[in-house]
Amino acid sequence: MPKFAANLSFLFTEQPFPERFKLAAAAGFRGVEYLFPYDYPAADVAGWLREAGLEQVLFNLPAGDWAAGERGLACLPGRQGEFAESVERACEYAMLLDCSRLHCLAGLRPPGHDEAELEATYLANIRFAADRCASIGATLLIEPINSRIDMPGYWLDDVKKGFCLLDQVDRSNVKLQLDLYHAQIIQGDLARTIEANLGRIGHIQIADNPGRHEPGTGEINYPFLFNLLDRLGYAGWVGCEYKPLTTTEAGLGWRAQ
Ligand SMILES: O=C(O)C(=O)[C@H](O)CO
Ligand SMILES: [Mg+2]
Repeated sequence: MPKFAANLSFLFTEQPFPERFKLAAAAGFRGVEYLFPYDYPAADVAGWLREAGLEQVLFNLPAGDWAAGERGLACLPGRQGEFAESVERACEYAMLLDCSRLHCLAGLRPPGHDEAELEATYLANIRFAADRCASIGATLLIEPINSRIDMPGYWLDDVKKGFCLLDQVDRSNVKLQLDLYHAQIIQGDLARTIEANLGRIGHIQIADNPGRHEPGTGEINYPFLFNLLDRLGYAGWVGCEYKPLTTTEAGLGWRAQ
């Protein structure tokens, strides 16, 4: 089986954020990820990781005004200054948390700008972020997210477009974050997509479809895909970014299958 990381924005939400680290460790996870650490001092988060004996696997760059509905800054013309600040803040936390993967959300398609302008803005921002990440030994991840169900208007909403952007960015420390739940909604063909692009995939996330619940609750054949990842020698992490159908603990049985 691959290495699984608990996503603490989705799992163990029965308890406040600081408590989730030890619950994840007690449930057998060795790594954690979550959306954002910025509500807490990095020294506190580092302490929770240390006490639980966990590796910090991944978190996101600040993504604009999340509560107001923003979902990243990278494709937004006119927001480059704020984007640069978000890169700096993420890198500060990454150094203190010893985290070598950062995910950069692309943003929602803004009205009044053509595709060429959004793409040029995105590519320049991602190259800038990649170079700063390289200076701390980190990989920058970009993730296709479905815009049909979960994030209407999201700019990077196609898996092929994600790989095409990687080619254009042309930085060895930028990789694709393949969220198999989103990829299933966007296009399916999951096994072939993994097999054809393994070297360009820097992180994987899982949830079943429909419902975004734990593996085994929907149409995705996760035992088959986990075997495939083992057979292909995928050495990265698989983030459990799903909404437990009932409780987190009750929904962990799929790992033993
Ligand atoms: O929504 C997802 O699938 C993610 O992985 C992000 O981090 C953004 O919400
Ligand atoms: Mg995801």
